[in-house]
Amino acid sequence: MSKPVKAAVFGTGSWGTAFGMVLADAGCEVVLWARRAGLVDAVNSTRTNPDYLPGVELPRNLRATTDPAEAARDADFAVLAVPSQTLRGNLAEWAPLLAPGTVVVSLMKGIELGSAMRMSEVVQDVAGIGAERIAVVTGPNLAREIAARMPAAAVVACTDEAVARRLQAACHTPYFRPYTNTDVVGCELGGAVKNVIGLAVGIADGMGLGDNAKGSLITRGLAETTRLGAALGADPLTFSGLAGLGDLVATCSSPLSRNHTFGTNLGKGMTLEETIAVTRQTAEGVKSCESVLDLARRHGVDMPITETVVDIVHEGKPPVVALKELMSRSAKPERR
Ligand SMILES: NC(=O)c1ccc[n+]([C@@H]2O[C@H](COP(=O)([O-])OP(=O)(O)OC[C@H]3O[C@@H](n4cnc5c(N)ncnc54)[C@H](O)[C@@H]3O)[C@@H](O)[C@H]2O)c1
Ligand SMILES: O=P(O)(O)OC[C@H](O)CO
Repeated sequence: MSKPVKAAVFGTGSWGTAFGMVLADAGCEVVLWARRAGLVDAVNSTRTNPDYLPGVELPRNLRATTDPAEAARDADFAVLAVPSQTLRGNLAEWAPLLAPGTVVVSLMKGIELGSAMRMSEVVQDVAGIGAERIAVVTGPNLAREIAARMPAAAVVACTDEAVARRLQAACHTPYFRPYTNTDVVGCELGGAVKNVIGLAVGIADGMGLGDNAKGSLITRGLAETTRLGAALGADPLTFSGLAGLGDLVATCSSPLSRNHTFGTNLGKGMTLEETIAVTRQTAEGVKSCESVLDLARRHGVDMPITETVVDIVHEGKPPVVALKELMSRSAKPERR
């Protein structure tokens, strides 16, 4: 009998835990790394993650540890599920623990502030490993629904298609259907920018602007994501797939989305401080709207919705004023 595939998941939050369940259900031996001993004890003794996925029973072939070396030992896959802005610091500690054959998998949907790097670029930079050993999982994957084993499709992307296929096999279950893609740039941009568009749609929903506004923001949001992708060498077709349109639809229509909910609270008139205070988990778009805009400016790409989100979230512009400005931009052809 062949040895089971071993996966280390660094980060025992919502998505790290839910994706760990997917890997375990697909037959992998899974070790979650968590910062807090209390959470590790709860996972190992009660088979639940009471902080992030209360009420969900975790599979038997999944356990937790606070020791990153124990998690990383003999891992075929090292899955990263921490907030995008902490990855660089976290990985500096973990990278020396990884075996030469371990494939690093990013679950994160953000762009680093300051460097404007995608997460796979941060991994390459910090761990010094080649693109063929770095994969990305993205798509319409709200953690709560996946943890309830509700059906979803996803994309596993790697420049080396054979590596993407190995990861696909390692996370394929009756309820989780991963497709491979070699367009890592497009897949990562789709995931990061949809969080920003999710904030915009949430703000519009909070203001009561209706479903036409929602449809318009999703579509024009996809247009500006595709423009940025084209400037960075992504395949434009990636954005009409799961990493682009698929994730936008899920995020922009679900109350489970932290970004959408964050935006809704702002649109209803909460201040930024009040909104942050009621947000318990990572809403990546709040920080990444600034780094996405930075990336766009570095490449001369116009991203008016992203710019509007930055104005509202970070410059304190009232949503009604921002809406008026967005609607009164000069008339343009749909495609340019
Ligand atoms: N939750 C989802 O539905 C979902 C789905 C797909 C992708 N993602 C992406 O996955 C990534 C992780 O999101 P999440 O939902 O698991 O977030 P989360 O807030 O639920 O969990 C984040 C985890 O990171 C840990 N963490 C926070 N700060 C840390 C630090 N400084 N050092 C080490 N660990 C730290 C937290 O303790 C927690 O375990 C994000 O980029 C998110 O966009 C989330
Ligand atoms: O809760 P959000 O807004 O971070 O979205 C979660 C996932 O990215 C949806 O695919």
